[in-house]
Amino acid sequence: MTDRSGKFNIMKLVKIVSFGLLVVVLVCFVAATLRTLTFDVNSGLQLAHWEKTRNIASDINQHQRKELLANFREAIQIPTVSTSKTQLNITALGEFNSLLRKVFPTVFSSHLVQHEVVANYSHLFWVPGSDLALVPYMLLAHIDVVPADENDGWEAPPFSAKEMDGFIYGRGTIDNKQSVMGILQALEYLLIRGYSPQRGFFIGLGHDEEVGGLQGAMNIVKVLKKKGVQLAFVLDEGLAVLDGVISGLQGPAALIGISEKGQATVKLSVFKAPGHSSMPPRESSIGILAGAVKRLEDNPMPILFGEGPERRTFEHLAHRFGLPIKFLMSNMWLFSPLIGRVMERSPDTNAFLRTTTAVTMFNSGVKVNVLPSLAEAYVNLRIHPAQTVQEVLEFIQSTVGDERVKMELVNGFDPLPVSSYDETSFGFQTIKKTLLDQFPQVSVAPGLCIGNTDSRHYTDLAKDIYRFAPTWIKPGDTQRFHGINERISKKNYEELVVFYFNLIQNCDIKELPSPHAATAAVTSSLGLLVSAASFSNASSNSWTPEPNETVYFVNGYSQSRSRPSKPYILRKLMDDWMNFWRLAGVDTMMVNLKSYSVSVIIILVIVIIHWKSIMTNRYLRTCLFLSVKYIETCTT
Ligand SMILES: CCCCCCCCCCCCCCCCCC(=O)N[C@@H](Cc1ccccc1)C(=O)O
Repeated sequence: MTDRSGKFNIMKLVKIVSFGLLVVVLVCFVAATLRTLTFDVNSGLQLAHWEKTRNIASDINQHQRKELLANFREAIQIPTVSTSKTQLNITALGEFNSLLRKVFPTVFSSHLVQHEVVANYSHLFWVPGSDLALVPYMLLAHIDVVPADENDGWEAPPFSAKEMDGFIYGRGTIDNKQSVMGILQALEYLLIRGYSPQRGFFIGLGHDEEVGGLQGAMNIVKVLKKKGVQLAFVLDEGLAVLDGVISGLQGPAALIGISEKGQATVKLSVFKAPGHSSMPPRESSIGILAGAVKRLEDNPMPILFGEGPERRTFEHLAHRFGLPIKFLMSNMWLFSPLIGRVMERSPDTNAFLRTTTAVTMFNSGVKVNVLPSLAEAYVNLRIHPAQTVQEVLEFIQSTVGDERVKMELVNGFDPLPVSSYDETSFGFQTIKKTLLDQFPQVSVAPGLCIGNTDSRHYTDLAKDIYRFAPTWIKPGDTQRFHGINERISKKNYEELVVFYFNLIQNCDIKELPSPHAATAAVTSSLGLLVSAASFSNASSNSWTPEPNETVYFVNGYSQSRSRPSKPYILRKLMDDWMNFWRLAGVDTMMVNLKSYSVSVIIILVIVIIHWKSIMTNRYLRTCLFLSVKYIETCTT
């Protein structure tokens, strides 16, 4: 009897547990589907009413096209290589200084620009604005490059700037002479065309970024601190436009770095008494150290995907993935471990998930028949924003787990603060607007910069630091950073010049439009429809607005106001009507609804079929109640 009732109880328990699990899975599925359906973090200022700042059109004629390319190629041909803190090619840096003066004569002679050489080879430019109330911003780039050896497999010599199939090959083409030359070329053209800024700005060009920026960037910061400068934002190198790099993503993505990983360099060393190689001990200093290094490689740091700003990247891009990835990306709360497992398979995506461990130097031994006394290895770690230098050191110590291996922190810094990227963020939104005007097909998202930049020295001067240049990175290009066959397309270099040209003008905006102004814009333009006093040409994608006119920014397309003309009234009516719904977020919901209607219908059918049993079962009733509550929260 007892036996039977015991069996019965176990069966009942198994039933309840499995039923409970089923309910949990069902609730998660319903919640995830609903979130996918409603999830879109991209509303921002897309419909906002932007103050007009771009009065000078950025068109480039045939002569300028040749000129800017020739300037860029000359810059690539100068081998401004930084090998270590004490090994900089100062001859090349001096030559680069002369090149800048030669190719940008207006920048160096304009009364609007003040210039200062810092630490012998770095450059600081200051272009004061006419409106002193506007807080200045700063553009950064670096002149130096990492070493390059032609014999490593370069298709063209690394300092030849050879042109092949529409690309310029050479060290520094994407890291980072494209920005150095792009920024100054843009300023040169702006000044030639009579531009004078309303908002002042600085340009800082470091000469030793590749070895830490301790001379260039740090001294520029000192100069600025002395002057009491505070910056609205800083824009430095870092992330890029990724085209076809993130698998499953529809269209290119511009990732603007809002933070960068921390870094630590750790020296591991093993000391043993030297001796004759004919009488070796069971374990040598090299063997012990090799074991420690192997353990570090076999035990990577934990996946922290979703715990840093990389989470925001995928949330912003979720709507641009097809099913089923969209479902996963919209529900990081549920799927981040799964996404992490997939992403860790490739080194460039793995870098976003965790603190990476790279053994970069290993030294030991002096002679073939002498047992080495000392074996040393250097480990370079790039620290995920959810960890600190201290935590990383503790992890290494416990993974090595051998007291004979001494550990020493050579240098290190924690991950950098996260800059703002919401709709009130001046720097982020101005960069975004400039980008979307130029590349309407691109999705813009905040990102984590996995390498380090000079901008990390600027944290006392600016709360908001962004790491981005519109360099287009296609599959296979990530290996070109510090690797072989570094290159940029001629078209892309021109685009960079245009980007900085437009960005500098866009920064003249006094303040960001309020997102609520969008409502006003829609309402007022609806009003305008009645009077037919004003309207925009929605189909026009290229524009040269009149001075002082108002520019609208709708989903990346700029629209200029012009005199009313009857054939467009209907289109304007339709636009305003669509904008109204877009503003309410209804259009994205409708699009999502279409793609998810099948799963929603299936769920509804299941609920209707099982309505009676659901209502008579306490657990199912609670489950349904919770789902309805969840929908309520989502929709409100
Ligand atoms: C979400 C999926 C993304 C897929 C891959 C995206 C890759 C995007 C390109 C990444 C390139 C990162 C380059 C950033 C610039 C780094 C510049 C640099 O090399 N800096 C040095 C600075 C340094 C710092 C401290 C000591 C010595 C040197 C660096 O080593 O980080």
